[in-house]
Amino acid sequence: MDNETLAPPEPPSAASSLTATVLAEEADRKAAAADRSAPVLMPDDLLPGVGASSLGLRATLRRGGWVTITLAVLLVVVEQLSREATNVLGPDIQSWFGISDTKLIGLASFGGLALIMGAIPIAALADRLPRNRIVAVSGIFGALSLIGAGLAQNTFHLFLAFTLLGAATAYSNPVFGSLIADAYPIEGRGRMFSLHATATPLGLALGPFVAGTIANLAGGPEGWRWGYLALAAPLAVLALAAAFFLPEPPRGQFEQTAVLGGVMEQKVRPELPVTISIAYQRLRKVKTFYFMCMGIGALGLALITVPLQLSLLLEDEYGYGPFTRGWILSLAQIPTIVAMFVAGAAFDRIYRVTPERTVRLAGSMIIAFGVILVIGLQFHPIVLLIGFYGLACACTGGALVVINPLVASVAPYRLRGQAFAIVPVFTFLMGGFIGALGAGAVSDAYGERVALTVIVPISAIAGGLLFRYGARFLKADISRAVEEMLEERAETERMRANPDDIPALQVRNLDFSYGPVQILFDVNLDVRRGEVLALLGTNGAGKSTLLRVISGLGIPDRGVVRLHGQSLTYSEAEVRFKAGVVQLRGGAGCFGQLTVAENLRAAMLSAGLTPAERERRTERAYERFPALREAERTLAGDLSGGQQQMLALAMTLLHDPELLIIDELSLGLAPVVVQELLEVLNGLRAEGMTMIIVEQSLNLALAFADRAVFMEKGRIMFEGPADELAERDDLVRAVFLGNDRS
Ligand SMILES: Nc1ncnc2c1ncn2[C@@H]1O[C@H](COP(=O)(O)OP(=O)(O)OP(=O)(O)O)[C@@H](O)[C@H]1O
Repeated sequence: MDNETLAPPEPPSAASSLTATVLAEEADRKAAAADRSAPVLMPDDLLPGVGASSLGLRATLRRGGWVTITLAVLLVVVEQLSREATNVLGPDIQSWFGISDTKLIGLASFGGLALIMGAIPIAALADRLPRNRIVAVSGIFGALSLIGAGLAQNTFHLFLAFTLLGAATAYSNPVFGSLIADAYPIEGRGRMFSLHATATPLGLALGPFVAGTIANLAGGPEGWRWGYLALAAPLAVLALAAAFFLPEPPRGQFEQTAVLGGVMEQKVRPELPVTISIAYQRLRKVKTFYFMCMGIGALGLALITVPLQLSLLLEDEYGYGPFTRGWILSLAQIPTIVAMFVAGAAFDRIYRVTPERTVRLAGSMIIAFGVILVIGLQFHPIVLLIGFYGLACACTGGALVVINPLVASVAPYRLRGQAFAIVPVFTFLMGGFIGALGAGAVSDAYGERVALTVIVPISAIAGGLLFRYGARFLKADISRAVEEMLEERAETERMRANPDDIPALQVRNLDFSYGPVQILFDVNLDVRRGEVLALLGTNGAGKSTLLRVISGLGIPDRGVVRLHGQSLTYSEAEVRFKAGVVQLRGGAGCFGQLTVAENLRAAMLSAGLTPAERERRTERAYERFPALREAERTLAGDLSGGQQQMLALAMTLLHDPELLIIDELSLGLAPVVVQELLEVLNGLRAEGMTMIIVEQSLNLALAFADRAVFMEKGRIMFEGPADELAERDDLVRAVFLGNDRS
């Protein structure tokens, strides 16, 4: 740079033109990035729930019915009671079985782990199967596990019962989260979620009382058994009530009604299943959700640490026993319950006007929690300490209540259950685990007050700021869900109108990023049945990336991929492969250490074919490639490059692809070999095989393909008949000359 300013002007050299190219490239990249930070924003009146008129609590209940919310609350209370039973009855269980504190806590923690981790697979089921059945089945298992705990003869029985109880109650958050979102209109969701949320502190407050009373009434050293047995009956009754009376509302019905004016009819072809890992990858791309999860993870440090450290503080500094500690901490929950109601109502009021403010407010309340608690910790009189603690809890209570309706707003409605299941994982695993260990170490060295004064503000401020940052993405996230719904309806209608004209492959509105770098921008393309499409473009244009997204190796930020009208967007690569999306890669497509015959057998290993079918397909491969039959016993590594590519193609064809994707067929191969391969591909074309071919050799691609798509910098610049592209000198030259088209 300095040289440039000091040196006298010179005629442009190769170096300076290179610099100019690099700078121009960088400017383009920045422009593209700026483009990305201005995502598709729908007008407010298209965002579900925004701009709507207010809906009273009674009207909300009239529209959604009483059953869902009543069962949700009662089940949470009973499940919470059964968890609390272990805390209260712990000492009796210990003396009956003669086990240590550590062993009892260990047994109970397995239940906690099953509760958090079990939620993820159950939520995946809840996003596909009828949720009312999941509630009923889980309730029955919960009742059985309570009976098991009541009748336990040894600690192994207890371990089984607690773990089963954890797993059987894991459904609650995701299943009811998703059910409440679908049962009650968006305008009243905040209040419905707050009703549901207050059931937990209610159960917490009632738990010790109920379990203690039952055990006392039963009396004797085995009185604790009745604490569990007596709770099994209400749980079983509620499970049966769910089986018969809990409605199963259509998923996303209110969003669809708000955007489309009604619930979409059954699809022409149902979607392929979405697996847990893909759902997670998809949800990660919902930025508001991502930042809320990160925020809750940071806050988890404090959420898990505070109750335990505070209890230790009450014991060490004030000398309170378990009973006094118990009621003091329960009393501090009362402001939380009030705050939950207030926050639910405030959410409904604010969301209608400025939805993103609800996320910012939740962030501010989280920060307020940290500030208030730290101020409280500076006071020694117990009334002040607990008063501030109660106020601080009210702030987090209010913030946490708002998270559920927000998750319902931003998560695609088909993945809502899984979104609800992921949030607690962040709280407990990310924040809780690290927080508990760190806080223990600090409090051992400097005492509980210092530990809390250090950890709480860091965790609350980080958590709150992450929420506030995430707020800016809310409208874009909801807009994307709306866009998907509109596109899906338009496409469903089009397919209904022309059932014979459904493209083999459709790519719609596709954006894709590697981490923060966006590579594909609003890519749209169709491949008709039996058509050969050449995908061309400059180096780094995003061709291979597009193929990765089509074959399921990358999950898009936005957009849809369909095979024969069926959405594949969120299916694993393996599911797509089974559905017929098969890719032949240039180069390493076969196993060098195996013979040709073994390679062919290996390719069919996981295809689940009968031996006769395997035989038939192998025979067909040899007919297509006689050279391979001759080299049947030769190691693939000893074949020439061309023969290896032939073997890779034969292995690919064994799967009878619906869509054959070929990336760089001719790379590094002699022209004669390429000619031979082309003959096979021409044969496939004559059989009606649909193909996408990415090819460096433009002549080859254009000679072979029916249609061509030309990409540059992640966008489609041309789409049309292959011979028309051949006439576009500007584009053709770009392929040969890289990005320098001046
Ligand atoms: N795994 C990855 N992580 C980050 N960036 C990547 C990754 N793979 C590719 N890219 C970048 O994405 C852009 C598009 O790459 P891609 O390989 O899709 O282009 P292409 O059109 O197939 O190019 P070529 O013809 O050179 O193979 C490039 O800028 C590349 O550097």
